[in-house]
Amino acid sequence: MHFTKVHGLGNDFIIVNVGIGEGFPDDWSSLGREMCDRKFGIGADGLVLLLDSGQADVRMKIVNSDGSEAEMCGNAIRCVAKYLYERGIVKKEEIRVETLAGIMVPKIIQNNGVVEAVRVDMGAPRLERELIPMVGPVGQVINEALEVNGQIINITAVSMGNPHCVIFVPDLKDIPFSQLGPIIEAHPAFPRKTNVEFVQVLSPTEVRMLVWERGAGPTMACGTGACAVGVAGVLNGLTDKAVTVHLPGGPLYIEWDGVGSVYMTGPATEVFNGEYTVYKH
Ligand SMILES: N[C@H](CCC[C@H](N)C(=O)O)C(=O)O
Repeated sequence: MHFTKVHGLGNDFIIVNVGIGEGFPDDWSSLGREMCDRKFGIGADGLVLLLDSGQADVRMKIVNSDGSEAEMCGNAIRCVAKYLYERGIVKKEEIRVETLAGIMVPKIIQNNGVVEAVRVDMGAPRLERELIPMVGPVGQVINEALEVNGQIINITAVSMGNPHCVIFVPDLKDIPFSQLGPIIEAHPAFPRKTNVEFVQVLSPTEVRMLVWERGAGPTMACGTGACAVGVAGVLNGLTDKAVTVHLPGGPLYIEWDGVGSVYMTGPATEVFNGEYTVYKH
Protein backbone atom coordinates (compact mmCIF):
# COMPACT_ATOMS: atom_id res chain seq x y z
CA MET A 1 0.00 0.00 0.00
CA HIS A 2 1.53 3.34 -1.10
CA PHE A 3 1.44 6.09 1.51
CA THR A 4 2.66 9.67 1.96
CA LYS A 5 3.83 10.96 5.33
CA VAL A 6 2.86 14.58 6.00
CA HIS A 7 2.48 17.01 8.89
CA GLY A 8 0.95 20.34 9.78
CA LEU A 9 3.19 21.99 12.40
CA GLY A 10 4.31 18.56 13.61
CA ASN A 11 0.79 17.10 13.83
CA ASP A 12 1.62 14.18 11.59
CA PHE A 13 -0.43 11.95 9.34
CA ILE A 14 -0.22 9.06 6.91
CA ILE A 15 -2.12 9.77 3.67
CA VAL A 16 -3.39 6.78 1.69
CA ASN A 17 -5.11 7.57 -1.58
CA VAL A 18 -7.65 4.76 -1.46
CA GLY A 19 -9.55 6.25 -4.37
CA ILE A 20 -7.01 4.81 -6.80
CA GLY A 21 -6.23 1.63 -4.97
CA GLU A 22 -7.92 -1.74 -4.89
CA GLY A 23 -7.88 -4.66 -2.50
CA PHE A 24 -7.58 -2.38 0.56
CA PRO A 25 -8.66 -3.97 3.84
CA ASP A 26 -11.97 -2.60 5.02
CA ASP A 27 -11.18 -2.47 8.75
CA TRP A 28 -9.71 1.03 8.84
CA SER A 29 -9.86 1.31 12.60
CA SER A 30 -7.40 -1.50 13.31
CA LEU A 31 -5.32 -0.51 10.28
CA GLY A 32 -5.20 3.04 11.61
CA ARG A 33 -3.94 1.86 14.99
CA GLU A 34 -1.39 -0.43 13.34
CA MET A 35 0.01 2.14 10.87
CA CYS A 36 0.09 4.97 13.43
CA ASP A 37 2.00 2.93 16.00
CA ARG A 38 5.35 4.73 16.46
CA LYS A 39 7.19 1.48 17.32
CA PHE A 40 5.58 -1.24 15.23
CA GLY A 41 4.20 0.84 12.36
CA ILE A 42 4.98 4.00 10.41
CA GLY A 43 4.08 6.30 13.32
CA ALA A 44 1.60 9.19 13.16
CA ASP A 45 -1.17 11.02 15.00
CA GLY A 46 -3.64 9.76 12.42
CA LEU A 47 -4.35 7.94 9.18
CA VAL A 48 -5.99 10.02 6.42
CA LEU A 49 -7.81 8.16 3.67
CA LEU A 50 -8.67 9.84 0.38
CA LEU A 51 -11.75 8.38 -1.25
CA ASP A 52 -13.94 9.23 -4.19
CA SER A 53 -16.73 11.72 -3.49
CA GLY A 54 -20.06 12.25 -5.19
CA GLN A 55 -20.26 15.89 -4.07
CA ALA A 56 -16.69 17.23 -3.83
CA ASP A 57 -13.25 16.83 -5.37
CA VAL A 58 -12.36 14.20 -2.76
CA ARG A 59 -13.67 12.63 0.44
CA MET A 60 -11.36 12.67 3.47
CA LYS A 61 -11.73 10.06 6.22
CA ILE A 62 -9.70 10.60 9.41
CA VAL A 63 -8.73 7.75 11.73
CA ASN A 64 -7.06 8.78 15.00
CA SER A 65 -4.07 6.81 16.25
CA ASP A 66 -6.37 5.01 18.73
CA GLY A 67 -8.52 3.80 15.82
CA SER A 68 -11.45 6.15 16.42
CA GLU A 69 -12.84 8.14 13.48
CA ALA A 70 -12.88 11.95 13.64
CA GLU A 71 -15.31 14.21 11.83
CA MET A 72 -12.65 16.68 10.72
CA CYS A 73 -8.95 17.50 10.96
CA GLY A 74 -7.55 20.95 10.24
CA ASN A 75 -3.86 20.17 9.92
CA ALA A 76 -4.57 17.15 7.74
CA ILE A 77 -6.84 19.00 5.33
CA ARG A 78 -4.09 21.52 4.57
CA CYS A 79 -1.74 18.61 3.81
CA VAL A 80 -4.39 16.90 1.65
CA ALA A 81 -4.92 20.09 -0.38
CA LYS A 82 -1.17 20.42 -1.02
CA TYR A 83 -0.93 16.68 -1.85
CA LEU A 84 -3.72 16.89 -4.45
CA TYR A 85 -2.52 20.19 -5.95
CA GLU A 86 1.15 19.24 -6.29
CA ARG A 87 0.28 15.92 -7.96
CA GLY A 88 -2.10 17.60 -10.38
CA ILE A 89 -4.91 15.36 -9.08
CA VAL A 90 -6.94 18.53 -8.59
CA LYS A 91 -5.87 21.28 -10.96
CA LYS A 92 -7.34 24.26 -9.11
CA GLU A 93 -6.29 26.30 -6.08
CA GLU A 94 -9.67 26.04 -4.32
CA ILE A 95 -10.32 22.39 -3.48
CA ARG A 96 -13.59 20.99 -2.14
CA VAL A 97 -13.11 18.25 0.46
CA GLU A 98 -16.04 16.18 1.74
CA THR A 99 -15.76 15.34 5.44
CA LEU A 100 -18.14 14.16 8.15
CA ALA A 101 -18.19 17.82 9.27
CA GLY A 102 -19.38 18.97 5.85
CA ILE A 103 -17.59 20.20 2.75
CA MET A 104 -14.46 22.19 3.61
CA VAL A 105 -12.68 24.43 1.11
CA PRO A 106 -8.91 24.72 1.45
CA LYS A 107 -7.28 27.33 -0.82
CA ILE A 108 -3.71 26.92 -1.99
CA ILE A 109 -1.48 29.97 -1.42
CA GLN A 110 1.34 29.53 -3.89
CA ASN A 111 4.19 31.61 -5.23
CA ASN A 112 5.63 30.59 -8.62
CA GLY A 113 4.08 27.14 -8.20
CA VAL A 114 5.51 26.60 -4.72
CA VAL A 115 2.81 26.03 -2.09
CA GLU A 116 3.62 28.44 0.74
CA ALA A 117 0.51 27.95 2.88
CA VAL A 118 -3.09 26.81 2.76
CA ARG A 119 -6.07 28.91 3.91
CA VAL A 120 -9.09 26.79 4.80
CA ASP A 121 -12.73 27.78 5.07
CA MET A 122 -13.54 25.56 8.06
CA GLY A 123 -17.23 26.33 8.07
CA ALA A 124 -19.17 27.92 10.92
CA PRO A 125 -18.65 26.76 14.51
CA ARG A 126 -21.48 24.87 16.21
CA LEU A 127 -22.16 26.39 19.65
CA GLU A 128 -25.40 24.84 20.86
CA ARG A 129 -24.73 22.29 23.60
CA GLU A 130 -26.39 19.41 21.81
CA LEU A 131 -24.27 20.07 18.71
CA ILE A 132 -20.94 19.86 20.57
CA PRO A 133 -22.27 17.29 21.74
CA MET A 134 -22.45 17.87 25.46
CA VAL A 135 -25.03 16.81 28.04
CA GLY A 136 -26.96 19.47 29.93
CA PRO A 137 -29.62 22.17 29.40
CA VAL A 138 -30.35 23.81 26.04
CA GLY A 139 -28.04 26.70 25.19
CA GLN A 140 -24.41 27.53 24.58
CA VAL A 141 -21.46 26.60 26.81
CA ILE A 142 -19.47 29.80 27.38
CA ASN A 143 -17.29 30.13 30.48
CA GLU A 144 -19.36 27.43 32.21
CA ALA A 145 -18.29 25.58 35.33
CA LEU A 146 -17.43 21.90 34.84
CA GLU A 147 -16.54 19.63 37.76
CA VAL A 148 -13.35 17.71 37.03
CA ASN A 149 -12.01 15.39 39.71
CA GLY A 150 -13.66 17.40 42.46
CA GLN A 151 -12.39 20.76 41.20
CA ILE A 152 -14.34 23.38 39.18
CA ILE A 153 -12.90 24.36 35.80
CA ASN A 154 -14.54 27.03 33.59
CA ILE A 155 -14.86 25.83 30.02
CA THR A 156 -16.13 27.01 26.64
CA ALA A 157 -17.34 24.27 24.28
CA VAL A 158 -17.10 24.65 20.51
CA SER A 159 -17.66 22.14 17.72
CA MET A 160 -15.83 22.46 14.41
CA GLY A 161 -17.54 19.26 13.39
CA ASN A 162 -15.46 17.64 16.14
CA PRO A 163 -15.85 18.55 19.81
CA HIS A 164 -13.54 20.96 21.65
CA CYS A 165 -13.37 21.94 25.32
CA VAL A 166 -11.48 25.25 25.61
CA ILE A 167 -10.03 26.29 28.96
CA PHE A 168 -8.45 29.74 29.47
CA VAL A 169 -5.68 29.77 32.09
CA PRO A 170 -3.41 32.52 33.46
CA ASP A 171 -0.22 30.55 32.74
CA LEU A 172 0.19 27.29 30.80
CA LYS A 173 3.19 26.15 32.83
CA ASP A 174 1.00 25.87 35.93
CA ILE A 175 -1.41 23.38 34.31
CA PRO A 176 -1.25 19.65 35.20
CA PHE A 177 -1.68 18.97 31.46
CA SER A 178 -0.97 15.23 31.41
CA GLN A 179 -3.36 14.61 34.30
CA LEU A 180 -6.24 16.85 33.20
CA GLY A 181 -6.05 16.13 29.46
CA PRO A 182 -7.19 12.51 29.51
CA ILE A 183 -9.73 13.08 32.28
CA ILE A 184 -11.48 15.87 30.38
CA GLU A 185 -11.14 13.99 27.06
CA ALA A 186 -13.26 11.20 28.53
CA HIS A 187 -15.45 13.38 30.80
CA PRO A 188 -19.04 12.02 30.95
CA ALA A 189 -20.36 15.47 29.98
CA PHE A 190 -19.05 14.73 26.45
CA PRO A 191 -20.86 11.65 25.10
CA ARG A 192 -18.49 11.46 22.09
CA LYS A 193 -15.47 12.49 24.20
CA THR A 194 -13.67 15.76 23.37
CA ASN A 195 -10.46 17.47 22.33
CA VAL A 196 -9.08 19.65 25.14
CA GLU A 197 -7.36 23.02 24.64
CA PHE A 198 -5.60 24.98 27.40
CA VAL A 199 -5.09 28.60 26.38
CA GLN A 200 -3.01 31.48 27.73
CA VAL A 201 -4.01 34.85 26.26
CA LEU A 202 -0.92 36.93 25.43
CA SER A 203 -2.79 39.85 23.83
CA PRO A 204 -6.08 40.43 21.95
CA THR A 205 -4.30 39.17 18.82
CA GLU A 206 -2.04 36.41 20.20
CA VAL A 207 -2.59 33.32 22.34
CA ARG A 208 -0.52 30.29 23.27
CA MET A 209 -2.16 26.87 23.59
CA LEU A 210 -1.57 23.26 24.49
CA VAL A 211 -3.83 20.54 23.09
CA TRP A 212 -4.78 17.10 24.32
CA GLU A 213 -6.51 15.49 21.34
CA ARG A 214 -9.39 13.05 21.45
CA GLY A 215 -8.08 9.71 20.25
CA ALA A 216 -4.47 10.86 19.93
CA GLY A 217 -3.37 12.51 23.21
CA PRO A 218 -0.89 15.39 23.27
CA THR A 219 -0.02 16.61 19.77
CA MET A 220 2.22 19.36 18.41
CA ALA A 221 -0.73 21.17 16.86
CA CYS A 222 -4.46 20.92 16.26
CA GLY A 223 -6.09 22.90 13.47
CA THR A 224 -9.70 22.45 14.52
CA GLY A 225 -8.55 23.11 18.08
CA ALA A 226 -6.95 26.41 17.07
CA CYS A 227 -10.21 27.34 15.32
CA ALA A 228 -12.19 26.49 18.46
CA VAL A 229 -9.79 28.66 20.48
CA GLY A 230 -10.27 31.57 18.07
CA VAL A 231 -14.03 31.25 18.44
CA ALA A 232 -13.92 30.87 22.23
CA GLY A 233 -11.66 33.93 22.50
CA VAL A 234 -14.23 36.08 20.67
CA LEU A 235 -17.16 34.62 22.64
CA ASN A 236 -15.41 35.41 25.93
CA GLY A 237 -14.33 38.88 24.81
CA LEU A 238 -10.66 37.93 25.21
CA THR A 239 -9.37 38.13 21.64
CA ASP A 240 -10.05 39.95 18.39
CA LYS A 241 -11.61 38.42 15.26
CA ALA A 242 -8.16 37.59 13.90
CA VAL A 243 -5.66 35.91 16.18
CA THR A 244 -2.32 34.14 15.95
CA VAL A 245 -2.51 30.87 17.85
CA HIS A 246 0.93 29.68 19.01
CA LEU A 247 1.04 25.87 19.30
CA PRO A 248 4.04 23.72 20.33
CA GLY A 249 4.69 23.04 16.62
CA GLY A 250 4.26 26.63 15.44
CA PRO A 251 1.62 29.31 14.71
CA LEU A 252 -1.73 29.15 12.95
CA TYR A 253 -3.65 32.27 11.89
CA ILE A 254 -7.34 32.11 12.76
CA GLU A 255 -10.09 34.48 11.59
CA TRP A 256 -13.72 34.48 12.69
CA ASP A 257 -16.15 37.42 12.20
CA GLY A 258 -18.39 36.21 15.01
CA VAL A 259 -21.06 34.84 12.67
CA GLY A 260 -19.89 32.91 9.62
CA SER A 261 -17.05 30.60 8.70
CA VAL A 262 -13.82 30.25 10.62
CA TYR A 263 -10.72 30.59 8.42
CA MET A 264 -7.46 28.87 9.30
CA THR A 265 -4.17 29.62 7.55
CA GLY A 266 -1.02 27.60 8.02
CA PRO A 267 1.67 25.43 6.43
CA ALA A 268 1.57 21.88 5.09
CA THR A 269 4.64 19.69 4.83
CA GLU A 270 5.29 16.46 2.93
CA VAL A 271 8.07 14.39 4.54
CA PHE A 272 8.38 11.11 2.61
CA ASN A 273 6.61 8.47 0.54
CA GLY A 274 6.69 4.74 1.17
CA GLU A 275 5.11 1.34 0.78
CA TYR A 276 3.31 -0.38 3.68
CA THR A 277 2.49 -4.07 3.71
CA VAL A 278 -0.59 -5.09 5.65
CA TYR A 279 0.29 -8.40 7.28
CA LYS A 280 -2.67 -10.60 8.02
CA HIS A 281 -2.17 -11.50 11.67
N1 LIG B 1 -8.22 14.03 17.23
C1 LIG B 1 -9.25 14.87 16.60
C2 LIG B 1 -9.10 14.81 15.07
C3 LIG B 1 -7.84 15.49 14.59
C4 LIG B 1 -7.91 16.97 14.84
C5 LIG B 1 -6.59 17.71 14.76
N2 LIG B 1 -5.42 16.94 14.53
C6 LIG B 1 -6.69 18.87 13.79
O1 LIG B 1 -5.65 19.28 13.22
O2 LIG B 1 -7.81 19.44 13.67
C7 LIG B 1 -10.65 14.39 16.97
O3 LIG B 1 -10.82 13.20 17.29
O4 LIG B 1 -11.56 15.24 16.91
